[in-house]
Amino acid sequence: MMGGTFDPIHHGHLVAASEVAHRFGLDEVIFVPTGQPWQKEGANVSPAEDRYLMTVIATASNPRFSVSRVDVDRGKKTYTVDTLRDIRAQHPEAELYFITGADALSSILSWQDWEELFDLANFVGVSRPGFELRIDHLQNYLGNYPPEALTLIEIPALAISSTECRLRASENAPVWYLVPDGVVQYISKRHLYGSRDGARSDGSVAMSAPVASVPAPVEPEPEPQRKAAK
Ligand SMILES: Nc1ncnc2c1ncn2[C@@H]1O[C@H](COP(=O)(O)OP(=O)(O)OP(=O)(O)O)[C@@H](O)[C@H]1O
Ligand SMILES: O=C(O)c1ccc[n+]([C@@H]2O[C@H](COP(=O)([O-])O)[C@@H](O)[C@H]2O)c1
Repeated sequence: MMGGTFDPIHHGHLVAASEVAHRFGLDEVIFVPTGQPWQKEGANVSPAEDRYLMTVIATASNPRFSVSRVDVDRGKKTYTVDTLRDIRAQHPEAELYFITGADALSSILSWQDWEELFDLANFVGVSRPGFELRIDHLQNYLGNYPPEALTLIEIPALAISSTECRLRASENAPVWYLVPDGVVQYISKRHLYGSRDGARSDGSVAMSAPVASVPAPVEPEPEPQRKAAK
Protein backbone atom coordinates (compact mmCIF):
# COMPACT_ATOMS: atom_id res chain seq x y z
CA MET A 1 0.00 0.00 0.00
CA MET A 2 1.02 3.60 -0.44
CA GLY A 3 -0.20 6.32 1.93
CA GLY A 4 -0.16 9.97 1.04
CA THR A 5 -1.98 13.25 1.18
CA PHE A 6 -2.17 13.17 -2.64
CA ASP A 7 -3.00 16.89 -2.90
CA PRO A 8 -2.87 16.27 -5.83
CA ILE A 9 -1.69 12.75 -6.75
CA HIS A 10 1.08 13.02 -9.39
CA HIS A 11 3.20 10.79 -11.60
CA GLY A 12 5.93 10.54 -8.93
CA HIS A 13 3.46 8.63 -6.73
CA LEU A 14 2.30 6.42 -9.59
CA VAL A 15 5.79 5.50 -10.76
CA ALA A 16 6.81 4.65 -7.18
CA ALA A 17 3.82 2.32 -6.77
CA SER A 18 4.30 0.71 -10.16
CA GLU A 19 8.00 0.13 -9.61
CA VAL A 20 7.58 -1.38 -6.14
CA ALA A 21 4.78 -3.64 -7.42
CA HIS A 22 7.07 -4.85 -10.19
CA ARG A 23 10.15 -5.39 -8.02
CA PHE A 24 8.29 -7.18 -5.20
CA GLY A 25 5.78 -9.03 -7.41
CA LEU A 26 2.83 -7.47 -5.59
CA ASP A 27 -0.72 -8.48 -6.59
CA GLU A 28 -2.19 -5.10 -5.72
CA VAL A 29 -1.19 -1.63 -4.61
CA ILE A 30 -3.74 0.07 -2.38
CA PHE A 31 -3.45 3.86 -2.35
CA VAL A 32 -4.57 5.27 0.97
CA PRO A 33 -5.27 9.03 0.95
CA THR A 34 -4.90 10.60 4.38
CA GLY A 35 -7.95 11.85 6.25
CA GLN A 36 -6.38 14.51 8.46
CA PRO A 37 -2.60 14.59 7.86
CA TRP A 38 -1.62 15.92 11.31
CA GLN A 39 1.92 16.84 10.30
CA LYS A 40 0.52 19.06 7.51
CA GLU A 41 -1.89 20.90 9.83
CA GLY A 42 -2.13 24.58 8.97
CA ALA A 43 -0.93 23.78 5.45
CA ASN A 44 -4.38 24.36 3.90
CA VAL A 45 -4.92 20.80 2.72
CA SER A 46 -7.76 20.24 0.20
CA PRO A 47 -10.92 18.40 1.34
CA ALA A 48 -10.38 14.67 1.80
CA GLU A 49 -13.14 13.85 -0.72
CA ASP A 50 -11.37 15.81 -3.47
CA ARG A 51 -8.05 14.09 -2.72
CA TYR A 52 -9.77 10.72 -2.60
CA LEU A 53 -11.52 11.30 -5.95
CA MET A 54 -8.31 12.48 -7.63
CA THR A 55 -6.63 9.30 -6.41
CA VAL A 56 -9.46 7.18 -7.83
CA ILE A 57 -9.25 9.01 -11.18
CA ALA A 58 -5.45 8.63 -11.34
CA THR A 59 -5.45 4.91 -10.59
CA ALA A 60 -8.64 3.80 -12.39
CA SER A 61 -6.92 2.52 -15.53
CA ASN A 62 -4.53 0.17 -13.70
CA PRO A 63 -6.19 -3.15 -12.74
CA ARG A 64 -3.61 -3.67 -9.95
CA PHE A 65 -4.23 -0.28 -8.33
CA SER A 66 -7.06 0.40 -5.91
CA VAL A 67 -7.93 3.12 -3.39
CA SER A 68 -8.94 2.67 0.24
CA ARG A 69 -11.12 5.05 2.24
CA VAL A 70 -9.96 3.80 5.66
CA ASP A 71 -8.10 6.99 6.57
CA VAL A 72 -10.67 9.32 4.97
CA ASP A 73 -13.55 7.62 6.79
CA ARG A 74 -11.85 7.34 10.20
CA GLY A 75 -12.55 11.07 10.63
CA LYS A 76 -9.60 11.65 12.94
CA LYS A 77 -5.94 12.50 12.61
CA THR A 78 -4.30 9.96 10.32
CA TYR A 79 -1.75 7.68 11.92
CA THR A 80 -0.15 4.98 9.79
CA VAL A 81 -0.35 2.58 12.71
CA ASP A 82 -4.18 2.77 12.37
CA THR A 83 -3.99 2.49 8.57
CA LEU A 84 -1.95 -0.70 8.83
CA ARG A 85 -4.28 -2.23 11.43
CA ASP A 86 -7.36 -1.48 9.29
CA ILE A 87 -5.83 -2.84 6.08
CA ARG A 88 -4.59 -5.92 7.95
CA ALA A 89 -8.14 -6.55 9.24
CA GLN A 90 -9.45 -6.35 5.65
CA HIS A 91 -6.69 -8.57 4.22
CA PRO A 92 -5.78 -11.02 7.00
CA GLU A 93 -3.87 -13.37 4.67
CA ALA A 94 -1.85 -10.77 2.79
CA GLU A 95 1.78 -9.88 3.30
CA LEU A 96 1.70 -6.10 3.57
CA TYR A 97 4.26 -3.63 2.22
CA PHE A 98 4.10 0.08 2.98
CA ILE A 99 5.70 2.34 0.36
CA THR A 100 7.34 5.59 1.49
CA GLY A 101 9.45 8.15 -0.30
CA ALA A 102 12.89 9.09 1.03
CA ASP A 103 11.51 12.25 2.68
CA ALA A 104 8.70 10.47 4.53
CA LEU A 105 11.06 7.72 5.63
CA SER A 106 13.46 10.21 7.18
CA SER A 107 10.71 11.51 9.49
CA ILE A 108 9.28 8.12 10.47
CA LEU A 109 10.56 8.40 14.05
CA SER A 110 8.13 11.29 14.54
CA TRP A 111 5.12 9.14 13.58
CA GLN A 112 2.61 8.00 16.16
CA ASP A 113 3.60 4.69 17.85
CA TRP A 114 6.38 4.26 15.30
CA GLU A 115 7.87 1.30 17.21
CA GLU A 116 4.84 -0.77 16.22
CA LEU A 117 5.00 -0.04 12.50
CA PHE A 118 7.57 -2.68 11.54
CA ASP A 119 5.52 -5.39 13.26
CA LEU A 120 2.53 -4.56 11.07
CA ALA A 121 4.11 -4.38 7.58
CA ASN A 122 7.32 -4.51 5.61
CA PHE A 123 8.46 -1.03 4.61
CA VAL A 124 9.89 -0.04 1.22
CA GLY A 125 11.75 3.26 1.04
CA VAL A 126 12.00 4.64 -2.50
CA SER A 127 14.41 7.23 -3.86
CA ARG A 128 13.14 10.73 -4.53
CA PRO A 129 15.09 13.54 -6.23
CA GLY A 130 16.34 16.08 -3.67
CA PHE A 131 16.23 13.70 -0.70
CA GLU A 132 18.78 11.25 0.62
CA LEU A 133 17.58 7.69 0.98
CA ARG A 134 19.23 6.76 4.29
CA ILE A 135 18.23 4.75 7.33
CA ASP A 136 21.03 5.57 9.78
CA HIS A 137 18.42 6.82 12.24
CA LEU A 138 16.65 3.43 12.15
CA GLN A 139 19.66 1.15 11.99
CA ASN A 140 19.91 0.30 15.70
CA TYR A 141 16.23 -0.37 16.00
CA LEU A 142 15.98 -2.51 12.87
CA GLY A 143 18.65 -4.90 14.12
CA ASN A 144 15.84 -6.84 15.84
CA TYR A 145 13.95 -7.32 12.58
CA PRO A 146 14.43 -9.55 9.53
CA PRO A 147 16.02 -7.77 6.54
CA GLU A 148 12.73 -7.54 4.64
CA ALA A 149 11.30 -5.24 7.34
CA LEU A 150 12.78 -2.30 5.42
CA THR A 151 14.15 -2.33 1.88
CA LEU A 152 15.52 0.70 0.07
CA ILE A 153 15.19 0.84 -3.70
CA GLU A 154 16.15 3.25 -6.45
CA ILE A 155 13.26 4.09 -8.75
CA PRO A 156 13.08 6.20 -11.94
CA ALA A 157 13.57 9.76 -10.75
CA LEU A 158 10.65 12.14 -11.19
CA ALA A 159 11.26 15.55 -9.63
CA ILE A 160 7.57 16.24 -9.06
CA SER A 161 5.91 17.31 -5.82
CA SER A 162 2.30 18.08 -4.95
CA THR A 163 3.49 21.45 -3.62
CA GLU A 164 4.87 22.37 -7.05
CA CYS A 165 1.67 21.17 -8.78
CA ARG A 166 -0.47 23.32 -6.45
CA LEU A 167 1.75 26.33 -7.05
CA ARG A 168 1.59 25.88 -10.80
CA ALA A 169 -2.20 25.47 -10.76
CA SER A 170 -2.55 28.66 -8.67
CA GLU A 171 -0.53 30.55 -11.29
CA ASN A 172 -2.44 28.95 -14.16
CA ALA A 173 0.76 27.31 -15.34
CA PRO A 174 0.22 23.87 -16.91
CA VAL A 175 0.22 20.75 -14.77
CA TRP A 176 -0.28 18.56 -17.84
CA TYR A 177 2.09 15.55 -17.81
CA LEU A 178 2.97 16.12 -14.13
CA VAL A 179 -0.36 14.62 -13.07
CA PRO A 180 -2.69 12.28 -15.04
CA ASP A 181 -5.00 13.99 -17.56
CA GLY A 182 -8.14 13.28 -15.53
CA VAL A 183 -6.55 14.94 -12.50
CA VAL A 184 -5.76 18.08 -14.56
CA GLN A 185 -9.43 18.21 -15.50
CA TYR A 186 -10.61 17.58 -11.94
CA ILE A 187 -8.42 20.40 -10.57
CA SER A 188 -9.88 22.74 -13.17
CA LYS A 189 -13.48 21.62 -12.66
CA ARG A 190 -13.30 22.05 -8.87
CA HIS A 191 -11.14 25.20 -9.04
CA LEU A 192 -8.65 23.60 -6.66
CA TYR A 193 -5.55 25.56 -5.64
CA GLY A 194 -7.03 28.85 -6.87
CA SER A 195 -6.93 27.76 -10.51
CA ARG A 196 -9.03 30.05 -12.67
CA ASP A 197 -11.87 28.90 -14.90
CA GLY A 198 -10.60 30.98 -17.81
CA ALA A 199 -7.61 28.70 -18.46
CA ARG A 200 -9.40 25.41 -18.72
CA SER A 201 -7.56 22.17 -18.87
CA ASP A 202 -9.11 21.23 -22.21
CA GLY A 203 -7.87 24.44 -23.77
CA SER A 204 -11.39 25.80 -24.38
CA VAL A 205 -12.38 29.22 -23.14
CA ALA A 206 -15.06 29.21 -20.47
CA MET A 207 -18.29 31.10 -21.13
CA SER A 208 -17.68 32.97 -17.90
CA ALA A 209 -14.33 34.22 -19.15
CA PRO A 210 -14.06 37.92 -18.40
CA VAL A 211 -15.38 39.24 -21.69
CA ALA A 212 -15.38 42.77 -20.28
CA SER A 213 -11.62 42.63 -19.98
CA VAL A 214 -11.26 42.48 -23.76
CA PRO A 215 -10.07 46.03 -24.57
CA ALA A 216 -12.64 48.09 -26.45
CA PRO A 217 -11.53 49.11 -29.95
CA VAL A 218 -9.81 52.45 -29.82
CA GLU A 219 -11.33 55.12 -32.08
CA PRO A 220 -8.62 56.50 -34.35
CA GLU A 221 -7.72 60.11 -33.65
CA PRO A 222 -9.05 62.33 -36.44
CA GLU A 223 -6.27 63.30 -38.77
CA PRO A 224 -5.43 67.00 -38.34
CA GLN A 225 -6.54 68.99 -41.37
CA ARG A 226 -3.53 69.46 -43.57
CA LYS A 227 -3.05 72.93 -44.89
CA ALA A 228 -2.97 72.98 -48.61
CA ALA A 229 0.52 73.41 -49.81
CA LYS A 230 1.08 76.69 -51.40
N1 LIG B 1 8.42 12.35 -6.89
C1 LIG B 1 8.37 11.38 -5.95
N2 LIG B 1 9.20 10.31 -6.02
C2 LIG B 1 9.15 9.34 -5.06
N3 LIG B 1 8.31 9.34 -3.98
C3 LIG B 1 7.46 10.37 -3.87
C4 LIG B 1 7.45 11.44 -4.84
N4 LIG B 1 6.50 12.32 -4.47
C5 LIG B 1 5.96 11.86 -3.32
N5 LIG B 1 6.52 10.70 -2.95
C6 LIG B 1 6.17 9.89 -1.76
O1 LIG B 1 4.77 9.64 -1.83
C7 LIG B 1 4.19 9.63 -0.51
C8 LIG B 1 3.03 10.61 -0.44
O2 LIG B 1 3.53 11.89 -0.71
P1 LIG B 1 2.64 13.21 -0.64
O3 LIG B 1 1.23 12.90 -0.97
O4 LIG B 1 2.91 13.94 0.62
O5 LIG B 1 3.24 14.02 -1.91
P2 LIG B 1 4.29 15.20 -1.94
O6 LIG B 1 4.59 15.45 -3.37
O7 LIG B 1 5.44 14.90 -1.03
O8 LIG B 1 3.39 16.37 -1.34
P3 LIG B 1 3.78 17.82 -0.77
O9 LIG B 1 4.64 18.50 -1.79
O10 LIG B 1 2.43 18.46 -0.60
O11 LIG B 1 4.48 17.57 0.55
C9 LIG B 1 5.35 9.99 0.44
O12 LIG B 1 5.89 8.77 0.95
C10 LIG B 1 6.35 10.67 -0.46
O13 LIG B 1 7.68 10.53 0.03
O1 LIG C 1 1.60 7.88 11.59
C1 LIG C 1 1.94 9.08 11.64
O2 LIG C 1 2.01 9.71 12.70
C2 LIG C 1 2.29 9.77 10.34
C3 LIG C 1 2.82 11.06 10.32
C4 LIG C 1 3.10 11.65 9.09
C5 LIG C 1 2.85 10.95 7.91
N1 LIG C 1 2.37 9.68 7.99
C6 LIG C 1 2.05 8.94 6.76
O3 LIG C 1 3.04 9.10 5.77
C7 LIG C 1 2.43 9.06 4.49
C8 LIG C 1 2.88 10.27 3.70
O4 LIG C 1 2.38 11.40 4.41
P1 LIG C 1 2.41 12.88 3.81
O5 LIG C 1 1.93 13.73 4.95
O6 LIG C 1 3.85 13.13 3.44
O7 LIG C 1 1.49 12.90 2.66
C9 LIG C 1 0.93 9.00 4.72
O8 LIG C 1 0.50 7.68 4.61
C10 LIG C 1 0.78 9.50 6.14
O9 LIG C 1 -0.35 8.99 6.83
C11 LIG C 1 2.09 9.09 9.15
